[in-house]
Amino acid sequence: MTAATFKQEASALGFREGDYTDYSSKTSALRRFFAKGENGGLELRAMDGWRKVEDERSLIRAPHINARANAATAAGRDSSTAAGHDGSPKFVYLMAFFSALGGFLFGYDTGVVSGAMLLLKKELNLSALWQELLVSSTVGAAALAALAGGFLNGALGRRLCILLASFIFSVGGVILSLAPNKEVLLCGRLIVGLGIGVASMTVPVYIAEVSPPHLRGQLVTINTLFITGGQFIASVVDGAFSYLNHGGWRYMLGLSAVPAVLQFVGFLFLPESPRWLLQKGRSEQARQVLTHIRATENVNEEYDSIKSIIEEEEKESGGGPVLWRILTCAPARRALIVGCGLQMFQQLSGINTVMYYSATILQMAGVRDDKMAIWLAAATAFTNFLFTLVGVWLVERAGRRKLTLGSIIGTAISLSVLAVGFLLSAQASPPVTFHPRDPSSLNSTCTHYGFCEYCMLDPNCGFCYRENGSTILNSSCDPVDQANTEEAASGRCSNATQGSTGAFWAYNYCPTPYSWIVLLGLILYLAFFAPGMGPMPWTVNSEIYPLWARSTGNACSAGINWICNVLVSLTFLHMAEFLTYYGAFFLYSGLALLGFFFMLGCLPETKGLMLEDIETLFSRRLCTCGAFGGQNVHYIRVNGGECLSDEDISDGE
Ligand SMILES: O[C@H]1[C@H](O)[C@@H](O)[C@H](O)[C@@H](O)[C@H]1O
Repeated sequence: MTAATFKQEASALGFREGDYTDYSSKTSALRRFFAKGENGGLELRAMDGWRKVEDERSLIRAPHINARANAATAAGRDSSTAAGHDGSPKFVYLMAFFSALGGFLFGYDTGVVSGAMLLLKKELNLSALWQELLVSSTVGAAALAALAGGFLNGALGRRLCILLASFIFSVGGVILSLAPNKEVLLCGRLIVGLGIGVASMTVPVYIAEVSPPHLRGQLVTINTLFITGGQFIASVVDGAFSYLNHGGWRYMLGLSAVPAVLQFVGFLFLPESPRWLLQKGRSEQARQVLTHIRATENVNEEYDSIKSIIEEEEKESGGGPVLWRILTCAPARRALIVGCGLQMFQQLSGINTVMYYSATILQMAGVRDDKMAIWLAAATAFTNFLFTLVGVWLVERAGRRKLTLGSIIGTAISLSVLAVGFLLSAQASPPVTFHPRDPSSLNSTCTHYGFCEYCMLDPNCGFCYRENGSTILNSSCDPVDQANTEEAASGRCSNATQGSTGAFWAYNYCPTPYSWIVLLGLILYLAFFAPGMGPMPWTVNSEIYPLWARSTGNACSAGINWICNVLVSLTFLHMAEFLTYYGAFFLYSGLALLGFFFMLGCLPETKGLMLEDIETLFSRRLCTCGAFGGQNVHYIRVNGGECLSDEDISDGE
């Protein structure tokens, strides 16, 4: 195409010269975008990497394009109004609420088990292996179900999948609360894991597909708010029922059936995603749903643009299994890499380790009462929840990219602060000065350690000491009571934390003057992680795939999240043994930094765009996709999303 034809075409589309800039005449592979720049001027952009567009097609779609150009004149509200979404969003909020109950159950069921385990191991006399099984079976089942959820989502639709997940949650909750033995408990935990996996990948997709563009980020982020809310409520329930020595765990585990039934009943009355209906050719139903959820009859523009783009995408995405089509279609492949990368770095930056070990960290910081541990975990979960709320507020203001980048760099720094705190604590580790003559202690490995640091890293030992002001006196390394790590198996610390001997029992930590640095690191970590790296991987994944690839893309990335979750939780204790605590946290910090550079290069801004336009953000080389972020520019698709073979792309990855 020559510059002259380009100008001619632009004027046919209603653009005057001066309205557009940045025309490049590299004609072999052109794709054009109309964009609204920050200064308010319309820009007609030519971009590499796409076949030349067919003139008639763009002309035919000109009125629609102009409407979309107007719709995108500014971020947020304007775009929704111009695109005909001027109805009340109340119904969408209701849909988001009932969907996000799935997030709540995800948080509740993963969070509640630590408190339940304290009671279960005593009541059912569980070995370490069984404890491990009951905790990780759920996460393992979630990983498998998330991967399978892609197929279910495409075949059954989002609504049926959510109904299925809430049904599974309800059944799982009932089984757990009535379980007569550990084998049935394991079945219950596996069933609940299946529910978590399906819900974790379906809910964000459903919310994204029913939301208007200007609210989408916020509504999907509410799902993560519900996850952290579920984790917080779980820790409060754990605290409340921990005083019930018999059967407290039945309430803890069984209570999840309540929100599950609520969600099931709610979803009987909620509609299917209009995008999925359109994809299945149920156009009339799709239009009705859209009219209903936008609370206006004026949905023609939105309906037409979704429909035409879905049709184009369907034609152009080729045949074969969806995963294969994603891998061979450059923009979808890039989206998948970004989506999986986000989920992987979310877990590799250690959120679940930090949450799990928060009670220990707080004990190090001077909170000595072991009975308080469960409430300390609640305080951490609450902080996580509170800062996720900040994310809900920021996501449509700062945008996904800035929020993620700010969050991950802050997370990397806080992990280093945590590591420095652990390092200084290790260096100031008090020596063992008292060697008890108790025969059972003499046989244990604990007597070999000369410093608290080494004693604490051995899971079989704990540190027993007295205090005079800030001076540690009469300290010994004693074997832990395997049934109750809150006390030593024998000796001065064997009865309770602070027995009649006036001695303190430190399991998993050492008394140290640097604990405030560790505490500072923990607070900073949650403040940075929760608004961005907590919710954005879920939010961005719900947006970046074209419809034909959305279920499979989300299934893969959610699967990666769960697999990395298992990996990090299973390896932490071994890592702490080999690398020490500070080594482990420096490693997480390094991984978070790596994540920062990955996102700096690859993560585009998706704020305010229609889902159908987002694929175009991945039209360039992967490491330059991030360049689409940061500028307040909205790209409007002129032609359908061709999926080019790699040879067609002048600037492949
Ligand atoms: O986004 C969530 C959230 O940040 C949770 O606190 C965490 O436990 C999950 O693993 C994560 O996926």
